[in-house]
Amino acid sequence: MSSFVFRSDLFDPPALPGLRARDALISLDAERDLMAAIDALDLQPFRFQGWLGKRLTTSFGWRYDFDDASFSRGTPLPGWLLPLRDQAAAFAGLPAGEFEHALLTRYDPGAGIGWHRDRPVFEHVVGVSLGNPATMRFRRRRPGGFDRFAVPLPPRSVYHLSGEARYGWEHSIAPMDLPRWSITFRSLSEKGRALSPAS
Ligand SMILES: O=C(O)CCC(=O)C(=O)O
Ligand SMILES: [Fe+2]
Repeated sequence: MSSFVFRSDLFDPPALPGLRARDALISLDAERDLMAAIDALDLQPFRFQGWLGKRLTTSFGWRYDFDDASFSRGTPLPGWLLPLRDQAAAFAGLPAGEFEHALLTRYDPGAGIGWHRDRPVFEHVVGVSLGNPATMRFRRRRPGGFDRFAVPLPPRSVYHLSGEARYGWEHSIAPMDLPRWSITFRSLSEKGRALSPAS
């Protein structure tokens, strides 16, 4: 054992405003149950304007359809997701009920997610990672290139995107060799509320 005292701030990654993350939001048992519950769902290849992506998804609460850019009410969040939503909302410091939408994704080997910003119908984005580690990359265009940033997403960790990290930067996850599952809770933005029927 070293007697050297590490100052943790030497090792903390530099901050990206609007990005917060922490490890060990949930237990190994909870992670296993969530991965099994996702696998039991009717996951479909992500569709984008006629293209089929490699990652498999389904959503609850609200559904943004990338094929036709429609936004509509979906199946309510199932009971087994609610404890995780409570934990994710508590991490974000927001009321759980604001997270009306959940996206469940499985990335099989070779699947990733390309550069994007989340749809403007949504506001806060809180994501839980399961199964295997990934790195979420961020980029922001500047004259002559990009500013870049990366945050590790270990299994059972959670991140919250808001403000600058959510609106000012794009994010992506490179395809990996090992499978990963994620559960992303989102609140509706003013725009989403304005579009949402009977809300
Ligand atoms: O898998 C993740 O944690 C991130 C997914 C993502 O960026 C998205 O679905 O918009
Ligand atoms: Fe995203």
